[in-house]
Amino acid sequence: MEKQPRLLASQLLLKNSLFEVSLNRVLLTWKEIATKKKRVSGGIHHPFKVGTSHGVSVSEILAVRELDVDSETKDDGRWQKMPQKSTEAYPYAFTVSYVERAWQHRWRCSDVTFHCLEGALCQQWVQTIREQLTALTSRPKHLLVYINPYGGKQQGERIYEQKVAPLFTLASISTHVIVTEHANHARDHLRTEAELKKYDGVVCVGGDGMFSEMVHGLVSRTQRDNGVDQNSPEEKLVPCTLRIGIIPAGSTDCICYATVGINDPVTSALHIIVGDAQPMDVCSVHHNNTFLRYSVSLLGYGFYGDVLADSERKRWMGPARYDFSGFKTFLTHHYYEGTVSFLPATDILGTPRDKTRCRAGCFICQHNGQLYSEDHQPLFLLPEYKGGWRVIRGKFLAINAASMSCACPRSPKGLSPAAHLADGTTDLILVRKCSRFNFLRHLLRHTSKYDQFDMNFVEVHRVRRFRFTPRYCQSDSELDLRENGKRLFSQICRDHPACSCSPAYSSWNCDGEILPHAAIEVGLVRIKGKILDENLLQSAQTGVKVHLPFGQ
Ligand SMILES: CCCCCCCCCCCCC/C=C/[C@@H](O)[C@H](COP(=O)(O)O)NC(C)=O
Ligand SMILES: Nc1ncnc2c1ncn2[C@@H]1O[C@H](COP(=O)(O)OP(=O)(O)O)[C@@H](O)[C@H]1O
Ligand SMILES: [Ca+2]
Repeated sequence: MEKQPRLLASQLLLKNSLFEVSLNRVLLTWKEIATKKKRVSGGIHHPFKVGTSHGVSVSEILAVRELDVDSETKDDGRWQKMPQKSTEAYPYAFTVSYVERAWQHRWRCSDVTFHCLEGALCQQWVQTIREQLTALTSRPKHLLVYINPYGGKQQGERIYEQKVAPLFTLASISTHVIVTEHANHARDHLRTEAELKKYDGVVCVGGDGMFSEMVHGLVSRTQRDNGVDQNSPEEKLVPCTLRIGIIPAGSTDCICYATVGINDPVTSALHIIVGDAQPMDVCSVHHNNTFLRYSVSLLGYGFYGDVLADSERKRWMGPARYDFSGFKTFLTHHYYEGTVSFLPATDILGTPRDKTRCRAGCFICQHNGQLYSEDHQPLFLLPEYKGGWRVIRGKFLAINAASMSCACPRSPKGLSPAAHLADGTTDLILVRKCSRFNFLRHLLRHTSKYDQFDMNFVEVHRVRRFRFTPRYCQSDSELDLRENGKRLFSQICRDHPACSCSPAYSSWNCDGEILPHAAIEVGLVRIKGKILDENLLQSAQTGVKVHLPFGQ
Protein backbone atom coordinates (compact mmCIF):
# COMPACT_ATOMS: atom_id res chain seq x y z
CA MET A 1 0.00 0.00 0.00
CA GLU A 2 1.53 3.36 -0.97
CA LYS A 3 2.17 5.85 1.83
CA GLN A 4 -0.93 7.97 2.36
CA PRO A 5 -0.36 11.68 1.59
CA ARG A 6 -0.12 13.92 4.61
CA LEU A 7 -3.10 16.20 4.70
CA LEU A 8 -2.43 19.45 6.47
CA ALA A 9 -5.49 20.28 8.52
CA SER A 10 -3.64 23.46 9.41
CA GLN A 11 -4.74 24.73 6.00
CA LEU A 12 -8.33 24.08 7.01
CA LEU A 13 -9.29 27.41 8.38
CA LEU A 14 -12.63 27.38 10.12
CA LYS A 15 -15.81 29.32 9.52
CA ASN A 16 -14.84 32.27 7.37
CA SER A 17 -12.71 30.55 4.77
CA LEU A 18 -12.37 26.91 3.63
CA PHE A 19 -14.78 25.53 6.20
CA GLU A 20 -18.26 26.82 5.43
CA VAL A 21 -20.93 25.39 7.67
CA SER A 22 -24.52 25.30 6.44
CA LEU A 23 -27.35 23.03 7.54
CA ASN A 24 -27.35 20.61 4.64
CA ARG A 25 -23.86 20.67 3.39
CA VAL A 26 -20.50 21.10 4.89
CA LEU A 27 -18.04 21.08 2.11
CA LEU A 28 -14.85 19.70 3.40
CA THR A 29 -12.13 21.18 1.28
CA TRP A 30 -8.63 20.21 1.83
CA LYS A 31 -5.37 20.55 -0.05
CA GLU A 32 -3.98 17.27 -1.19
CA ILE A 33 -0.22 17.05 -1.00
CA ALA A 34 1.30 15.87 -4.27
CA THR A 35 0.99 12.17 -4.67
CA LYS A 36 0.83 9.97 -7.72
CA LYS A 37 -1.94 7.66 -6.72
CA LYS A 38 -3.72 7.09 -3.46
CA ARG A 39 -5.21 3.68 -2.82
CA VAL A 40 -7.77 3.62 -0.07
CA SER A 41 -9.85 0.66 1.07
CA GLY A 42 -11.55 -0.63 -2.02
CA GLY A 43 -11.48 2.49 -4.17
CA ILE A 44 -8.74 3.72 -6.50
CA HIS A 45 -8.52 7.47 -6.48
CA HIS A 46 -7.75 9.59 -9.45
CA PRO A 47 -4.18 10.95 -9.39
CA PHE A 48 -4.02 14.13 -7.33
CA LYS A 49 -1.87 17.04 -8.29
CA VAL A 50 -0.46 19.53 -5.86
CA GLY A 51 -3.01 22.10 -4.89
CA THR A 52 -6.11 20.29 -6.12
CA SER A 53 -9.02 20.53 -3.78
CA HIS A 54 -11.35 17.59 -3.23
CA GLY A 55 -14.81 18.07 -1.79
CA VAL A 56 -17.01 15.66 0.09
CA SER A 57 -20.50 16.71 1.12
CA VAL A 58 -21.37 15.93 4.71
CA SER A 59 -24.31 13.84 3.52
CA GLU A 60 -21.75 11.33 2.31
CA ILE A 61 -19.52 11.38 5.35
CA LEU A 62 -20.03 8.18 7.32
CA ALA A 63 -18.05 9.02 10.43
CA VAL A 64 -15.22 11.08 11.86
CA ARG A 65 -12.91 9.87 14.58
CA GLU A 66 -9.95 11.25 16.40
CA LEU A 67 -6.91 9.27 15.41
CA ASP A 68 -5.88 7.03 18.25
CA VAL A 69 -2.39 8.43 18.13
CA ASP A 70 -1.12 6.24 20.87
CA SER A 71 -2.30 2.65 20.68
CA GLU A 72 -1.63 2.17 24.42
CA THR A 73 -4.04 4.83 25.51
CA LYS A 74 -7.79 4.25 25.26
CA ASP A 75 -9.63 6.64 23.04
CA ASP A 76 -11.72 8.00 25.80
CA GLY A 77 -12.76 10.94 23.68
CA ARG A 78 -10.08 13.16 25.15
CA TRP A 79 -7.55 14.42 22.70
CA GLN A 80 -4.26 12.48 22.72
CA LYS A 81 -0.98 13.94 21.72
CA MET A 82 0.80 11.96 18.99
CA PRO A 83 4.03 10.39 20.33
CA GLN A 84 7.09 12.38 19.41
CA LYS A 85 8.50 9.46 17.49
CA SER A 86 5.80 9.61 14.77
CA THR A 87 5.75 13.18 13.44
CA GLU A 88 7.22 16.19 15.12
CA ALA A 89 5.43 18.81 12.96
CA TYR A 90 1.84 17.60 13.17
CA PRO A 91 1.11 15.99 16.50
CA TYR A 92 -2.67 15.88 16.06
CA ALA A 93 -4.85 14.01 13.51
CA PHE A 94 -8.41 12.92 12.76
CA THR A 95 -9.82 10.55 10.17
CA VAL A 96 -12.92 11.11 8.02
CA SER A 97 -14.68 8.05 6.55
CA TYR A 98 -16.80 8.85 3.52
CA VAL A 99 -18.55 7.33 0.51
CA GLU A 100 -16.28 6.89 -2.49
CA ARG A 101 -18.06 6.22 -5.80
CA ALA A 102 -16.35 3.49 -7.80
CA TRP A 103 -17.23 1.89 -11.13
CA GLN A 104 -20.71 0.71 -12.21
CA HIS A 105 -22.71 2.20 -9.32
CA ARG A 106 -20.40 0.60 -6.78
CA TRP A 107 -19.81 2.53 -3.56
CA ARG A 108 -16.90 2.07 -1.22
CA CYS A 109 -16.00 3.41 2.20
CA SER A 110 -12.82 5.50 2.00
CA ASP A 111 -10.81 7.09 4.79
CA VAL A 112 -8.79 10.29 4.73
CA THR A 113 -6.70 11.42 7.68
CA PHE A 114 -5.98 15.06 8.46
CA HIS A 115 -3.00 16.20 10.49
CA CYS A 116 -3.09 19.37 12.54
CA LEU A 117 -0.79 21.59 14.43
CA GLU A 118 -3.06 22.41 17.34
CA GLY A 119 -5.30 20.11 19.28
CA ALA A 120 -8.04 22.71 19.53
CA LEU A 121 -8.28 23.01 15.74
CA CYS A 122 -8.74 19.26 15.37
CA GLN A 123 -11.27 19.04 18.12
CA GLN A 124 -13.22 21.86 16.53
CA TRP A 125 -13.23 20.01 13.22
CA VAL A 126 -14.28 16.72 14.78
CA GLN A 127 -16.95 18.36 16.89
CA THR A 128 -18.41 20.36 14.00
CA ILE A 129 -18.51 17.40 11.65
CA ARG A 130 -20.20 15.27 14.32
CA GLU A 131 -22.78 18.01 14.90
CA GLN A 132 -23.45 18.16 11.16
CA LEU A 133 -23.86 14.38 10.96
CA THR A 134 -26.24 14.38 13.90
CA ALA A 135 -28.28 17.05 12.16
CA LEU A 136 -28.93 14.72 9.20
CA THR A 137 -32.37 13.50 10.25
CA SER A 138 -32.81 11.20 7.24
CA ARG A 139 -30.18 8.80 8.55
CA PRO A 140 -31.24 5.67 10.47
CA LYS A 141 -29.81 5.28 13.97
CA HIS A 142 -31.51 2.02 15.05
CA LEU A 143 -32.20 -0.85 12.65
CA LEU A 144 -34.01 -4.18 12.98
CA VAL A 145 -32.16 -6.66 10.75
CA TYR A 146 -33.58 -9.96 9.48
CA ILE A 147 -31.07 -12.36 7.94
CA ASN A 148 -32.23 -15.24 5.76
CA PRO A 149 -29.55 -17.92 6.18
CA TYR A 150 -31.31 -20.07 3.62
CA GLY A 151 -31.66 -17.83 0.56
CA GLY A 152 -29.27 -17.55 -2.38
CA LYS A 153 -25.97 -19.31 -1.70
CA GLN A 154 -26.87 -19.49 2.00
CA GLN A 155 -24.25 -16.85 2.77
CA GLY A 156 -26.57 -14.30 4.40
CA GLU A 157 -24.96 -14.42 7.83
CA ARG A 158 -21.40 -14.22 6.49
CA ILE A 159 -22.28 -11.36 4.16
CA TYR A 160 -23.85 -9.41 7.01
CA GLU A 161 -21.15 -10.08 9.60
CA GLN A 162 -18.19 -9.45 7.30
CA LYS A 163 -19.41 -6.67 5.00
CA VAL A 164 -22.33 -4.83 6.57
CA ALA A 165 -22.06 -4.92 10.38
CA PRO A 166 -18.63 -3.18 10.43
CA LEU A 167 -20.06 -0.29 8.39
CA PHE A 168 -23.11 0.03 10.63
CA THR A 169 -20.78 0.09 13.65
CA LEU A 170 -18.57 2.72 11.99
CA ALA A 171 -21.67 4.86 11.44
CA SER A 172 -22.80 4.32 15.07
CA ILE A 173 -26.00 2.56 13.98
CA SER A 174 -27.38 0.22 16.62
CA THR A 175 -28.88 -3.02 15.29
CA HIS A 176 -31.05 -5.84 16.54
CA VAL A 177 -30.32 -8.86 14.35
CA ILE A 178 -32.68 -11.82 13.88
CA VAL A 179 -31.52 -14.82 11.87
CA THR A 180 -34.73 -16.38 10.57
CA GLU A 181 -35.44 -19.99 11.47
CA HIS A 182 -38.17 -20.84 8.96
CA ALA A 183 -40.06 -19.42 6.01
CA ASN A 184 -42.21 -16.39 6.86
CA HIS A 185 -40.47 -16.00 10.22
CA ALA A 186 -39.68 -12.38 9.40
CA ARG A 187 -43.22 -11.68 8.19
CA ASP A 188 -44.81 -13.16 11.30
CA HIS A 189 -42.38 -11.39 13.65
CA LEU A 190 -43.01 -8.04 11.95
CA ARG A 191 -46.75 -8.64 11.97
CA THR A 192 -46.96 -9.48 15.66
CA GLU A 193 -44.16 -9.10 18.19
CA ALA A 194 -41.61 -6.69 16.70
CA GLU A 195 -41.43 -3.47 18.75
CA LEU A 196 -41.34 -1.25 15.69
CA LYS A 197 -41.31 2.04 17.60
CA LYS A 198 -37.74 1.34 18.69
CA TYR A 199 -36.39 1.42 15.13
CA ASP A 200 -35.88 3.83 12.26
CA GLY A 201 -36.02 1.03 9.74
CA VAL A 202 -35.83 -2.68 9.04
CA VAL A 203 -33.21 -4.36 6.88
CA CYS A 204 -33.64 -7.49 4.76
CA VAL A 205 -30.52 -9.58 4.24
CA GLY A 206 -31.75 -11.90 1.52
CA GLY A 207 -33.37 -11.91 -1.89
CA ASP A 208 -36.58 -10.68 -3.45
CA GLY A 209 -38.73 -13.28 -1.73
CA MET A 210 -37.43 -12.21 1.65
CA PHE A 211 -37.95 -8.51 0.89
CA SER A 212 -41.47 -9.18 -0.34
CA GLU A 213 -42.18 -11.19 2.80
CA MET A 214 -41.06 -8.25 4.95
CA VAL A 215 -43.16 -5.77 2.97
CA HIS A 216 -46.07 -8.12 3.62
CA GLY A 217 -45.33 -8.25 7.35
CA LEU A 218 -44.76 -4.53 7.77
CA VAL A 219 -47.79 -3.38 5.76
CA SER A 220 -50.03 -5.98 7.44
CA ARG A 221 -48.84 -4.87 10.87
CA THR A 222 -49.61 -1.24 10.09
CA GLN A 223 -53.11 -2.10 8.86
CA ARG A 224 -53.77 -4.27 11.89
CA ASP A 225 -52.58 -1.53 14.24
CA ASN A 226 -54.95 0.86 12.47
CA GLY A 227 -57.93 -1.47 12.19
CA VAL A 228 -57.82 -1.69 8.39
CA ASP A 229 -59.10 -4.87 6.70
CA GLN A 230 -56.70 -5.81 3.90
CA ASN A 231 -59.14 -8.31 2.45
CA SER A 232 -61.17 -5.70 0.64
CA PRO A 233 -59.36 -4.68 -2.57
CA GLU A 234 -61.12 -1.32 -2.30
CA GLU A 235 -59.82 -0.66 1.24
CA LYS A 236 -57.41 2.23 1.59
CA LEU A 237 -54.24 1.30 3.42
CA VAL A 238 -52.53 3.33 6.12
CA PRO A 239 -48.92 4.27 5.27
CA CYS A 240 -46.15 2.89 7.45
CA THR A 241 -43.42 5.16 8.72
CA LEU A 242 -40.66 2.56 8.81
CA ARG A 243 -38.29 2.01 5.92
CA ILE A 244 -37.12 -1.31 4.49
CA GLY A 245 -33.55 -1.84 3.35
CA ILE A 246 -32.15 -4.65 1.23
CA ILE A 247 -28.74 -6.25 1.51
CA PRO A 248 -28.52 -8.57 -1.54
CA ALA A 249 -28.05 -12.16 -0.39
CA GLY A 250 -30.57 -13.99 -2.54
CA SER A 251 -30.65 -15.64 -5.94
CA THR A 252 -32.11 -13.08 -8.35
CA ASP A 253 -31.99 -9.91 -6.17
CA CYS A 254 -33.74 -7.89 -8.89
CA ILE A 255 -35.27 -5.44 -6.39
CA CYS A 256 -31.81 -4.45 -5.16
CA TYR A 257 -30.34 -4.43 -8.67
CA ALA A 258 -33.16 -2.35 -10.13
CA THR A 259 -32.92 0.27 -7.38
CA VAL A 260 -29.15 0.45 -6.81
CA GLY A 261 -27.84 -0.63 -10.21
CA ILE A 262 -25.68 -3.34 -8.69
CA ASN A 263 -26.01 -6.26 -6.25
CA ASP A 264 -23.24 -5.39 -3.83
CA PRO A 265 -23.74 -5.68 -0.03
CA VAL A 266 -21.25 -2.88 0.78
CA THR A 267 -22.90 -0.48 -1.70
CA SER A 268 -26.34 -1.28 -0.29
CA ALA A 269 -25.12 -0.86 3.29
CA LEU A 270 -23.65 2.56 2.45
CA HIS A 271 -26.94 3.66 0.84
CA ILE A 272 -28.74 2.59 4.02
CA ILE A 273 -26.29 4.49 6.22
CA VAL A 274 -26.62 7.76 4.30
CA GLY A 275 -30.41 7.33 4.31
CA ASP A 276 -30.97 7.59 0.57
CA ALA A 277 -34.55 7.56 -0.64
CA GLN A 278 -36.21 6.11 -3.73
CA PRO A 279 -39.98 5.41 -3.90
CA MET A 280 -41.40 2.09 -5.10
CA ASP A 281 -44.78 0.78 -6.25
CA VAL A 282 -46.60 -2.02 -4.44
CA CYS A 283 -49.33 -4.24 -5.85
CA SER A 284 -51.86 -6.05 -3.67
CA VAL A 285 -52.99 -9.49 -4.82
CA HIS A 286 -56.45 -10.77 -3.93
CA HIS A 287 -58.44 -13.91 -4.68
CA ASN A 288 -62.21 -13.71 -4.23
CA ASN A 289 -61.87 -10.73 -1.87
CA THR A 290 -59.24 -12.50 0.17
CA PHE A 291 -55.90 -10.72 0.44
CA LEU A 292 -53.04 -12.99 -0.63
CA ARG A 293 -49.82 -11.00 -0.83
CA TYR A 294 -48.06 -7.82 -1.91
CA SER A 295 -45.80 -7.75 -4.92
CA VAL A 296 -43.07 -5.22 -5.68
CA SER A 297 -41.16 -6.87 -8.52
CA LEU A 298 -42.67 -9.65 -10.66
CA LEU A 299 -46.03 -11.37 -10.75
CA GLY A 300 -45.50 -14.15 -13.29
CA TYR A 301 -47.92 -16.87 -14.52
CA GLY A 302 -47.00 -19.59 -16.97
CA PHE A 303 -43.28 -19.64 -17.71
CA TYR A 304 -41.98 -17.82 -14.61
CA GLY A 305 -44.56 -19.49 -12.41
CA ASP A 306 -43.59 -22.94 -13.65
CA VAL A 307 -39.88 -22.10 -13.35
CA LEU A 308 -40.39 -21.10 -9.73
CA ALA A 309 -42.58 -24.11 -8.88
CA ASP A 310 -39.97 -26.46 -10.30
CA SER A 311 -37.00 -24.65 -8.74
CA GLU A 312 -38.44 -24.68 -5.22
CA ARG A 313 -37.58 -28.37 -5.01
CA LYS A 314 -34.03 -27.62 -6.09
CA ARG A 315 -33.06 -24.93 -3.56
CA TRP A 316 -29.97 -26.98 -2.69
CA MET A 317 -28.62 -25.84 -6.08
CA GLY A 318 -28.68 -22.19 -4.98
CA PRO A 319 -29.20 -19.56 -7.71
CA ALA A 320 -28.31 -22.09 -10.43
CA ARG A 321 -31.66 -23.78 -9.75
CA TYR A 322 -33.35 -21.12 -11.88
CA ASP A 323 -31.19 -21.90 -14.90
CA PHE A 324 -31.85 -25.61 -14.58
CA SER A 325 -35.62 -25.17 -14.05
CA GLY A 326 -35.70 -22.45 -16.73
CA PHE A 327 -34.27 -24.81 -19.30
CA LYS A 328 -36.56 -27.64 -18.22
CA THR A 329 -39.64 -25.38 -18.26
CA PHE A 330 -38.64 -24.07 -21.66
CA LEU A 331 -38.59 -27.62 -23.00
CA THR A 332 -42.03 -28.44 -21.60
CA HIS A 333 -43.34 -25.36 -23.45
CA HIS A 334 -46.71 -25.38 -21.64
CA TYR A 335 -49.36 -22.74 -22.49
CA TYR A 336 -52.32 -21.77 -20.34
CA GLU A 337 -55.79 -20.63 -21.36
CA GLY A 338 -57.56 -17.84 -19.57
CA THR A 339 -58.96 -14.33 -19.58
CA VAL A 340 -56.91 -11.26 -18.72
CA SER A 341 -58.84 -8.05 -18.00
CA PHE A 342 -57.04 -4.84 -17.15
CA LEU A 343 -57.49 -1.13 -16.54
CA PRO A 344 -54.98 0.70 -18.75
CA ALA A 345 -53.19 3.64 -17.16
CA THR A 346 -54.07 6.47 -19.50
CA ASP A 347 -53.21 10.15 -18.97
CA ILE A 348 -49.65 9.24 -17.95
CA LEU A 349 -46.21 10.07 -19.30
CA GLY A 350 -44.17 7.23 -20.75
CA THR A 351 -44.99 3.86 -22.27
CA PRO A 352 -43.53 0.36 -21.79
CA ARG A 353 -41.94 0.70 -25.23
CA ASP A 354 -40.22 4.04 -24.79
CA LYS A 355 -36.55 4.63 -24.13
CA THR A 356 -36.98 6.19 -20.67
CA ARG A 357 -35.16 4.51 -17.83
CA CYS A 358 -36.17 5.00 -14.21
CA ARG A 359 -33.39 6.63 -12.20
CA ALA A 360 -33.26 8.35 -8.79
CA GLY A 361 -35.44 11.47 -8.89
CA CYS A 362 -37.31 10.16 -11.94
CA PHE A 363 -39.55 12.86 -13.44
CA ILE A 364 -42.04 10.33 -14.84
CA CYS A 365 -42.50 8.77 -11.40
CA GLN A 366 -43.05 12.16 -9.86
CA HIS A 367 -45.55 13.16 -12.57
CA ASN A 368 -47.50 9.89 -12.81
CA GLY A 369 -47.43 9.34 -9.09
CA GLN A 370 -49.27 12.61 -8.59
CA LEU A 371 -52.22 12.08 -10.91
CA TYR A 372 -55.08 13.35 -8.83
CA SER A 373 -58.16 15.35 -9.64
CA GLU A 374 -58.67 18.49 -7.59
CA ASP A 375 -60.59 16.56 -4.93
CA HIS A 376 -57.69 14.21 -4.50
CA GLN A 377 -59.53 11.21 -5.93
CA PRO A 378 -57.20 9.35 -8.32
CA LEU A 379 -58.37 10.30 -11.80
CA PHE A 380 -59.02 6.76 -12.94
CA LEU A 381 -61.34 6.14 -9.98
CA LEU A 382 -63.85 8.53 -11.50
CA PRO A 383 -66.93 6.83 -13.01
CA GLU A 384 -65.87 7.17 -16.62
CA TYR A 385 -62.84 5.05 -15.84
CA LYS A 386 -65.05 2.18 -14.73
CA GLY A 387 -65.70 1.44 -18.36
CA GLY A 388 -61.99 1.54 -19.14
CA TRP A 389 -61.41 -2.17 -18.64
CA ARG A 390 -60.07 -4.17 -21.55
CA VAL A 391 -60.47 -7.95 -21.85
CA ILE A 392 -58.16 -10.37 -23.67
CA ARG A 393 -58.82 -14.10 -23.92
CA GLY A 394 -56.26 -16.52 -25.22
CA LYS A 395 -53.58 -19.14 -24.79
CA PHE A 396 -50.53 -17.74 -23.03
CA LEU A 397 -47.02 -19.02 -22.52
CA ALA A 398 -46.43 -16.28 -19.96
CA ILE A 399 -48.38 -13.51 -18.25
CA ASN A 400 -46.00 -11.18 -16.38
CA ALA A 401 -46.75 -8.03 -14.39
CA ALA A 402 -43.59 -6.02 -13.72
CA SER A 403 -44.01 -3.17 -11.22
CA MET A 404 -40.38 -2.30 -11.88
CA SER A 405 -37.90 -3.14 -14.62
CA CYS A 406 -36.93 -6.38 -12.81
CA ALA A 407 -33.39 -5.78 -14.02
CA CYS A 408 -30.97 -8.29 -12.57
CA PRO A 409 -27.53 -9.69 -13.37
CA ARG A 410 -29.17 -12.34 -15.59
CA SER A 411 -31.06 -9.67 -17.49
CA PRO A 412 -29.46 -6.23 -16.95
CA LYS A 413 -32.25 -4.36 -18.75
CA GLY A 414 -34.98 -6.46 -17.12
CA LEU A 415 -38.36 -7.91 -18.00
CA SER A 416 -39.77 -4.44 -18.69
CA PRO A 417 -36.83 -2.05 -19.21
CA ALA A 418 -38.96 1.12 -19.30
CA ALA A 419 -40.99 0.27 -16.19
CA HIS A 420 -40.88 2.85 -13.41
CA LEU A 421 -40.32 2.24 -9.73
CA ALA A 422 -42.92 4.66 -8.38
CA ASP A 423 -45.30 5.73 -11.16
CA GLY A 424 -48.36 3.98 -9.78
CA THR A 425 -48.53 1.47 -12.63
CA THR A 426 -47.40 -2.04 -13.50
CA ASP A 427 -46.42 -3.31 -16.94
CA LEU A 428 -48.59 -6.27 -17.99
CA ILE A 429 -46.72 -8.43 -20.52
CA LEU A 430 -48.69 -11.06 -22.43
CA VAL A 431 -46.77 -13.74 -24.33
CA ARG A 432 -49.16 -15.76 -26.44
CA LYS A 433 -48.67 -19.35 -27.50
CA CYS A 434 -45.94 -19.57 -30.15
CA SER A 435 -43.23 -21.94 -31.34
CA ARG A 436 -40.37 -22.96 -29.08
CA PHE A 437 -38.01 -21.25 -31.47
CA ASN A 438 -39.83 -17.92 -31.26
CA PHE A 439 -40.22 -18.17 -27.49
CA LEU A 440 -36.48 -18.79 -27.21
CA ARG A 441 -35.82 -15.71 -29.34
CA HIS A 442 -38.08 -13.73 -27.00
CA LEU A 443 -36.26 -14.99 -23.90
CA LEU A 444 -32.81 -14.37 -25.36
CA ARG A 445 -33.75 -10.77 -26.14
CA HIS A 446 -33.89 -10.18 -22.37
CA THR A 447 -30.12 -10.57 -22.42
CA SER A 448 -29.38 -8.58 -25.59
CA LYS A 449 -30.02 -5.08 -26.89
CA TYR A 450 -32.97 -6.23 -29.00
CA ASP A 451 -36.53 -5.29 -28.01
CA GLN A 452 -38.20 -8.32 -26.38
CA PHE A 453 -41.63 -6.73 -27.05
CA ASP A 454 -41.08 -6.35 -30.79
CA MET A 455 -42.54 -9.77 -31.65
CA ASN A 456 -46.02 -10.47 -33.01
CA PHE A 457 -46.96 -12.84 -30.16
CA VAL A 458 -45.97 -10.38 -27.41
CA GLU A 459 -47.94 -7.37 -26.18
CA VAL A 460 -47.37 -5.08 -23.19
CA HIS A 461 -49.77 -2.69 -21.45
CA ARG A 462 -49.13 -0.18 -18.66
CA VAL A 463 -52.00 -0.80 -16.23
CA ARG A 464 -53.33 0.25 -12.83
CA ARG A 465 -55.14 -3.00 -12.18
CA PHE A 466 -55.66 -6.37 -13.80
CA ARG A 467 -57.42 -9.68 -13.23
CA PHE A 468 -56.71 -13.16 -14.50
CA THR A 469 -59.26 -15.97 -14.66
CA PRO A 470 -58.17 -19.39 -15.90
CA ARG A 471 -60.44 -20.74 -18.61
CA TYR A 472 -61.70 -23.63 -16.50
CA CYS A 473 -62.84 -21.64 -13.52
CA GLN A 474 -63.79 -23.95 -10.67
CA SER A 475 -65.28 -23.39 -7.21
CA ASP A 476 -62.64 -23.25 -4.53
CA SER A 477 -63.23 -26.81 -3.34
CA GLU A 478 -63.21 -28.25 -6.86
CA LEU A 479 -60.30 -25.92 -7.66
CA ASP A 480 -58.34 -27.23 -4.69
CA LEU A 481 -59.13 -30.78 -5.75
CA ARG A 482 -58.25 -29.83 -9.30
CA GLU A 483 -55.17 -28.02 -8.07
CA ASN A 484 -53.99 -31.13 -6.29
CA GLY A 485 -54.89 -33.21 -9.29
CA LYS A 486 -53.17 -30.62 -11.46
CA ARG A 487 -50.07 -30.70 -9.37
CA LEU A 488 -49.93 -34.47 -9.70
CA PHE A 489 -50.93 -34.28 -13.36
CA SER A 490 -48.51 -31.48 -14.22
CA GLN A 491 -45.86 -33.20 -12.15
CA ILE A 492 -46.18 -36.22 -14.45
CA CYS A 493 -46.14 -33.92 -17.48
CA ARG A 494 -43.26 -31.86 -16.16
CA ASP A 495 -41.22 -34.96 -15.57
CA HIS A 496 -41.92 -36.11 -19.09
CA PRO A 497 -41.20 -33.15 -21.37
CA ALA A 498 -42.14 -35.28 -24.35
CA CYS A 499 -45.73 -35.14 -23.20
CA SER A 500 -47.42 -32.48 -25.33
CA CYS A 501 -50.48 -31.86 -23.15
CA SER A 502 -50.65 -28.67 -21.09
CA PRO A 503 -51.96 -28.74 -17.53
CA ALA A 504 -54.96 -26.48 -16.96
CA TYR A 505 -53.19 -24.24 -14.47
CA SER A 506 -49.81 -22.75 -13.84
CA SER A 507 -48.77 -21.07 -10.58
CA TRP A 508 -48.35 -17.37 -9.89
CA ASN A 509 -44.77 -16.39 -9.05
CA CYS A 510 -45.16 -13.43 -6.66
CA ASP A 511 -41.69 -11.95 -6.05
CA GLY A 512 -40.35 -15.46 -5.90
CA GLU A 513 -43.11 -17.03 -3.85
CA ILE A 514 -45.84 -19.33 -5.17
CA LEU A 515 -49.42 -18.09 -4.71
CA PRO A 516 -52.09 -20.65 -3.73
CA HIS A 517 -54.57 -19.56 -6.41
CA ALA A 518 -54.58 -19.09 -10.18
CA ALA A 519 -57.52 -16.65 -10.35
CA ILE A 520 -56.34 -13.34 -8.90
CA GLU A 521 -57.08 -9.63 -8.89
CA VAL A 522 -54.17 -7.23 -8.74
CA GLY A 523 -54.11 -3.49 -8.09
CA LEU A 524 -51.72 -0.72 -7.11
CA VAL A 525 -52.67 -0.30 -3.48
CA ARG A 526 -54.18 2.96 -2.31
CA ILE A 527 -53.69 4.55 1.07
CA LYS A 528 -55.46 6.89 3.43
CA GLY A 529 -54.08 10.20 4.31
CA LYS A 530 -52.53 13.16 2.61
CA ILE A 531 -51.26 13.03 -0.91
CA LEU A 532 -47.70 12.18 -1.74
CA ASP A 533 -45.61 12.70 1.36
CA GLU A 534 -47.88 10.37 3.28
CA ASN A 535 -47.97 7.99 0.36
CA LEU A 536 -44.51 6.75 0.84
CA LEU A 537 -43.42 3.72 2.78
CA GLN A 538 -39.77 4.43 2.87
CA SER A 539 -36.94 2.05 2.68
CA ALA A 540 -33.67 2.90 4.28
CA GLN A 541 -31.73 1.16 1.58
CA THR A 542 -31.13 3.18 -1.56
CA GLY A 543 -34.15 5.06 -0.45
CA VAL A 544 -36.22 2.18 -1.60
CA LYS A 545 -39.39 3.84 -0.39
CA VAL A 546 -42.27 1.49 -0.84
CA HIS A 547 -44.59 3.83 -2.68
CA LEU A 548 -48.28 3.29 -2.01
CA PRO A 549 -49.74 5.91 -4.28
CA PHE A 550 -53.34 4.77 -4.69
CA GLY A 551 -55.06 2.01 -6.53
CA GLN A 552 -58.22 0.27 -7.61
C1 LIG B 1 -32.82 -19.76 -22.27
C2 LIG B 1 -32.34 -18.32 -22.09
C3 LIG B 1 -33.00 -17.71 -20.90
C4 LIG B 1 -32.72 -16.23 -20.75
C5 LIG B 1 -33.73 -15.71 -19.78
C6 LIG B 1 -33.45 -14.33 -19.34
C7 LIG B 1 -34.63 -13.77 -18.58
C8 LIG B 1 -34.28 -13.55 -17.13
C9 LIG B 1 -35.28 -12.64 -16.48
C10 LIG B 1 -35.13 -12.75 -14.97
C11 LIG B 1 -36.46 -12.57 -14.26
C12 LIG B 1 -36.33 -11.54 -13.20
C13 LIG B 1 -37.63 -11.43 -12.44
C14 LIG B 1 -37.36 -11.57 -10.97
C15 LIG B 1 -38.12 -12.35 -10.20
C16 LIG B 1 -37.75 -12.50 -8.75
O1 LIG B 1 -38.65 -11.79 -7.95
C17 LIG B 1 -37.80 -13.99 -8.43
C18 LIG B 1 -37.39 -14.20 -7.00
O2 LIG B 1 -36.14 -13.67 -6.79
P1 LIG B 1 -35.25 -14.28 -5.53
O3 LIG B 1 -34.76 -15.59 -6.01
O4 LIG B 1 -36.17 -14.39 -4.34
O5 LIG B 1 -34.14 -13.27 -5.33
N1 LIG B 1 -36.90 -14.64 -9.32
C19 LIG B 1 -37.38 -15.50 -10.23
C20 LIG B 1 -36.38 -16.08 -11.19
O6 LIG B 1 -38.55 -15.78 -10.30
N1 LIG C 1 -34.55 -19.69 7.90
C1 LIG C 1 -35.29 -20.02 6.83
N2 LIG C 1 -35.49 -21.30 6.50
C2 LIG C 1 -36.21 -21.61 5.41
N3 LIG C 1 -36.76 -20.71 4.58
C3 LIG C 1 -36.58 -19.42 4.88
C4 LIG C 1 -35.84 -19.00 6.01
N4 LIG C 1 -35.84 -17.64 6.05
C5 LIG C 1 -36.56 -17.22 4.98
N5 LIG C 1 -36.98 -18.30 4.27
C6 LIG C 1 -37.75 -18.27 3.03
O1 LIG C 1 -36.87 -18.33 1.90
C7 LIG C 1 -37.53 -17.71 0.80
C8 LIG C 1 -36.53 -17.23 -0.21
O2 LIG C 1 -35.71 -16.30 0.43
P1 LIG C 1 -34.83 -15.29 -0.46
O3 LIG C 1 -34.01 -14.51 0.48
O4 LIG C 1 -35.70 -14.58 -1.44
O5 LIG C 1 -33.85 -16.28 -1.22
P2 LIG C 1 -33.85 -16.62 -2.79
O6 LIG C 1 -33.48 -15.34 -3.49
O7 LIG C 1 -32.82 -17.68 -2.90
O8 LIG C 1 -35.24 -17.09 -3.11
C9 LIG C 1 -38.30 -16.56 1.42
O9 LIG C 1 -39.58 -16.48 0.81
C10 LIG C 1 -38.45 -16.94 2.88
O10 LIG C 1 -39.83 -17.09 3.24
CA1 LIG D 1 -44.28 0.85 -11.58
